[in-house]
Amino acid sequence: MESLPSKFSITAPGKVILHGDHSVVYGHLAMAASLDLKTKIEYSLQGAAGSNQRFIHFVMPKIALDLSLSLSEFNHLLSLTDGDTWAFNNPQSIGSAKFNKILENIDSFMAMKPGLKSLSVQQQQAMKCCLFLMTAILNHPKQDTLPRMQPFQLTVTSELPVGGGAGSSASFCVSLAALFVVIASLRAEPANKFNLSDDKKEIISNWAFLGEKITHGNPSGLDNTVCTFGSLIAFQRPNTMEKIPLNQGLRVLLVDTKVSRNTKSLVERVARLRQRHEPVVDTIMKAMNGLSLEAKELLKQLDEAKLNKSENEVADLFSKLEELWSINHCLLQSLGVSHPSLERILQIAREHNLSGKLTGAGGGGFAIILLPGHSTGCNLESMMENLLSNGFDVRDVELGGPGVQLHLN
Ligand SMILES: Nc1ncnc2c1ncn2[C@@H]1O[C@H](COP(=O)(O)OP(=O)(O)OP(=O)(O)O)[C@@H](O)[C@H]1O
Ligand SMILES: C[C@@](O)(CCO)CC(=O)[O-]
Repeated sequence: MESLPSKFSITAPGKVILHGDHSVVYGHLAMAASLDLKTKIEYSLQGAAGSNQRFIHFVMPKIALDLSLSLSEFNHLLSLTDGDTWAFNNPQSIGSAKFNKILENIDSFMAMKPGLKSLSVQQQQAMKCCLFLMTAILNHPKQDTLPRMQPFQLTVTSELPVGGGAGSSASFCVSLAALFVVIASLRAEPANKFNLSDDKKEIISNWAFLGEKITHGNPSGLDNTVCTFGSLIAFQRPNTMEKIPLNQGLRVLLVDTKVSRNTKSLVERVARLRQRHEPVVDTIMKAMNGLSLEAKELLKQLDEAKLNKSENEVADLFSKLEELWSINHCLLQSLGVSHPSLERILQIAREHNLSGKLTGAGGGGFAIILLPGHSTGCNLESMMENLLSNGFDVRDVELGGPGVQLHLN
């Protein structure tokens, strides 16, 4: 019989989309990979046994949030779903009516509690996701028969910039969902294991998708899938997923424009363009699907060619992949989601014989530049200096690491 340790943490990576940004929303194939930059949630039990400290304490330095909720307030929030219960391992049973009902309850709760109603938009979104995932996952048909909730502190730190398009919200939702699924699983059945099995990851990804809906409105499901499972993923909505091995690694330069943007409004902008020019936009989306299909095969062949050390083949496959990235960026630009800062970055890359594209929703955020794993005429250091002197941040990152993880600390 396992019990919840008094301290543990969960990490989940950010993501970059290689192909399928926006078109994935319309059911086309996308390719995305996890980043080696992570969000971390630390859980620690609060108050000694018998103490009257009965609070859940939320600490999120990245968005300057530090507030507490009493366990009785939390139980009140749980009680609002009374008579309408579901099991923590069945997120699919939450249809849109239940989802909206839980959010309405949370909205009225937040509007009444002084510390919650004065939050910034960013803080409100974070608390709404947090309260949604907490109440929805810790809800249980037989709440009265479960062990009492213990007071705890939840501290969220992250290496990802918030609102930059590198999956900070998905990695935040995945870590939160994982934390509450681990707690709910042991509360519901002490014989359950304290782990993140593949079955639990499936459940976590589905909960995180619902959390993402709060911030994004109509997410494709790609971000929560990559941040949960890691690796390189071929994804098609609603939930077809194939893991592609990246045994030999894939490096990109992640370039931060420092221009903040809003994923939801960029997705809406593309939807409006599609309403006005449906056949044209659909043709662009289909072309993006073709890019994903070709890139999927190229990436598999590239990994194998690297393993076999076939230098000429690696160089040829790499240059084909670069062509696909350039075409993909132009198609995204034609949808109106590029930005002058992204164009400047890609121009600098071209001046150094490299190729890149915007990644995610666009409108600012990040560009990615494909880095050769073989010798080329490119002077990487001079390109990085050039990007830095133009005011951009650069990071050389490895793609395809592990997804959500549980750590005993
Ligand atoms: N480390 C964090 N701490 C607290 N809240 C966070 C954190 N990271 C993300 N969030 C929440 O997620 C929201 C950011 O979501 P948004 O979609 O704008 O950015 P993104 O995830 O970087 O972009 P994309 O989804 O396109 O990759 C923030 O407003 C905040 O509510
Ligand atoms: C723009 C988009 O394709 C990328 C968000 O990271 C939207 C989505 O997939 O939900």
